[in-house]
Amino acid sequence: MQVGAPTIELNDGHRFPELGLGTYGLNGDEGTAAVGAAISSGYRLLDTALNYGNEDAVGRAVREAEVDREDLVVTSKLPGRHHGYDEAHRSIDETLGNLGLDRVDLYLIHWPNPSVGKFVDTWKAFVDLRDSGKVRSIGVSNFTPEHLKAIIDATGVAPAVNQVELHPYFPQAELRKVHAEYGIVTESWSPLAKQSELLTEQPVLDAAAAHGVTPGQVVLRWHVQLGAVPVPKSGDPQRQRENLDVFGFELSDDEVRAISGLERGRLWDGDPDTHEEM
Ligand SMILES: NC(=O)C1=CN([C@@H]2O[C@H](COP(=O)(O)OP(=O)(O)OC[C@H]3O[C@@H](n4cnc5c(N)ncnc54)[C@H](OP(=O)(O)O)[C@@H]3O)[C@@H](O)[C@H]2O)C=CC1
Ligand SMILES: O=C(O)C(=O)[C@@H](O)[C@H](O)C(=O)CO
Repeated sequence: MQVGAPTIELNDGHRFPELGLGTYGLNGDEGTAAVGAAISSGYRLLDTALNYGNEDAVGRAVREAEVDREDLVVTSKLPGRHHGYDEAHRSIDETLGNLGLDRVDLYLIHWPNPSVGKFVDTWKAFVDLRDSGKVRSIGVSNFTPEHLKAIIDATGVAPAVNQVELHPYFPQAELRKVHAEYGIVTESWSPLAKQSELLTEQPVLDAAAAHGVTPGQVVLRWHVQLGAVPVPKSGDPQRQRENLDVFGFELSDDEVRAISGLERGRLWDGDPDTHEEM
């Protein structure tokens, strides 16, 4: 079984695992145990956010892990209510305090909140934070090509990552092309299209049977072969191990095309031009 995920290089030169653990809903002692189990199984990328209310649980798992801190990539996200240059400098200190760590490895602007009009100022703060040592890599989440152009035109600095809703119902081909032009890594949130019927769709079942793997593994392998980094959430150690074990087989081009053919659009109301989270 593959132990850990291979890594890719971000546009800032840092290495980044090709698959990570989503932690939304993993809170308290149970959350710490679930994240700790994932680290023990080989996960090296952990995805949290100030708004998840679990940075304390995730940070405790990181501190207690029998894995060198340098080998772990901890992602957190700045909430919409902390947009602004000075506010962002305060927000990272709140996140670091919650985590109990002295560095966030990837810091993301959680949502652009365009009506607030401060995501460019926030990005300017992120560029300074990257030079402060508190943050290793900087990125964004839920940004459209227009939002990306605005922050790159203003600072000359492209995000290392844009974390967006991405799964076979919503493959985001056009956005992934824009990311490739800017050298931005695409990260997939809700990569399993949580609690939908995705894992029972015929192209997924057919590929699972052909490769002797589970439907979840087929979907996560699909992300990897698109060049996207999925962060599936699971609180179950067996499903965590299953989700990580997707680097020992390869889908055919026809299988990838058939799975991408399930496209039908966003599953939730997460259009970044209108959906805002504070
Ligand atoms: N930046 C953003 O705006 C957003 C970021 N995110 C991030 O993305 C992460 C993942 O997205 P999320 O919305 O949690 O949903 P996912 O698409 O990762 O699905 C998670 C659900 O699928 C179940 N599951 C996990 N593995 C399997 C499997 N192999 N087979 C069957 N079921 C499985 C989990 O149950 P169980 O735990 O019991 O295994 C859970 O109910 C979040 O945790 C968060 O970190 C999510 C939404 C928005
Ligand atoms: O999970 C996240 O990062 C979010 O932005 C959430 O608010 C998301 O929209 C959600 O509802 C949980 O999946």
